[in-house]
Amino acid sequence: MSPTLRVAVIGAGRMGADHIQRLHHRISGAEVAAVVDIDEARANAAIAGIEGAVALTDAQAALDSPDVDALLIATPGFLHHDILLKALERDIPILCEKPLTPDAASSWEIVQAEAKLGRKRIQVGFMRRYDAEYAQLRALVAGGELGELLMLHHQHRNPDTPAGFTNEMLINDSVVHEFDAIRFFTNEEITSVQVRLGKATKNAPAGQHDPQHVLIETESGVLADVEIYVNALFGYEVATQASFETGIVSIGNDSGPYVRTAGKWGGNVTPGFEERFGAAYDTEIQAWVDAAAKGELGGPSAWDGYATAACCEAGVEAQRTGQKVAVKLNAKPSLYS
Ligand SMILES: NC(=O)c1ccc[n+]([C@@H]2O[C@H](COP(=O)([O-])OP(=O)(O)OC[C@H]3O[C@@H](n4cnc5c(N)ncnc54)[C@H](O)[C@@H]3O)[C@@H](O)[C@H]2O)c1
Ligand SMILES: O[C@H]1[C@H](O)[C@@H](O)[C@H](O)[C@@H](O)[C@H]1O
Repeated sequence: MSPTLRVAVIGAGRMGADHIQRLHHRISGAEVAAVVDIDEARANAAIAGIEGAVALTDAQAALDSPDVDALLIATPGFLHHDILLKALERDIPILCEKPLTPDAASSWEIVQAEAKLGRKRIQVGFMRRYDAEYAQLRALVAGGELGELLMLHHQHRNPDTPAGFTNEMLINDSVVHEFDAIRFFTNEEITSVQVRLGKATKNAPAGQHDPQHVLIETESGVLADVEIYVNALFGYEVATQASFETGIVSIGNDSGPYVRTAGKWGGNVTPGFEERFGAAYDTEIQAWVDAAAKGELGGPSAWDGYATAACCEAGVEAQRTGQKVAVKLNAKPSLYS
């Protein structure tokens, strides 16, 4: 491997394009070697101004290239499984955007393939773990200075959804972050998921019931609830309030400048995840590049991707049946202990 990590980015859509700019301008120790997109014009546009980068339309060409020594996967989730297996065969570092895969069985195949390889090659794009406030809340839970953590209340609000965003994707694409955050804060697995469908907005596309209320339990009995509301129109908001025995902790509240002018007071609402988590994405990708240079990845693992996929599967069943659904996990391979 050359001293500079030569990264192929697969998928140059909203997230991939953002990561390409990040790798090119802000991340040290890495460069964009190739961009792959089935949309050739998009791949070409994404490499504009990046000297030495090539635009490709087939992920296999990047995997076969001797000029590529790492992969950043930012295609839609249902395409991750096949690319991941091929990249594991090449035994190169991989940053895979969430979800690892959209269901537990296919995620488990990835875990098994990596466990067979015997070293961690996959980091999953759960960037919130790299947000300063998320890390602080986890440290408060672990430190115990506020007593035991009892409950978590999560709000996950998006302004709108892209075309093709299904009812299941409220769970698989959005609540998947909350499943990971709850596992991260508590350092426990999630044991059950229930979804309640109440009054719905008329502003959601056909087929989506929005918002939804997701109720979650962890191994020690911490209760968490998530309001997932993906056509909230007003802006982007991802926040958590944690109830401890001796205190309440809130993270993720907009804290920009508070302005009074022209007879009004207030501030700006965060427009989207790029602004809300921009610094976390930078830290996430830099941590991945630094770890890749040392040989073994840390960060959210394929096991975390699998465990959250199992939560999503329970969540989608709960969405359909209205029942509380147990989360079933296979035994954790020693690679992840
Ligand atoms: N971590 C986060 O906060 C975050 C935010 C947004 C998206 N994501 C994840 O990133 C991934 C991409 O999401 P997005 O919003 O950028 O989607 P997008 O639809 O904007 O982009 C996907 C891109 O993949 C390309 N593509 C499709 N099939 C391909 C193939 N076979 N080979 C190569 N390219 C192909 C499309 O042409 C498109 O350019 C998803 O897994 C999504 O869940 C994560
Ligand atoms: O793909 C996006 C992304 O993962 C965002 O971080 C999340 O807030 C959105 O709900 C989801 O649709």
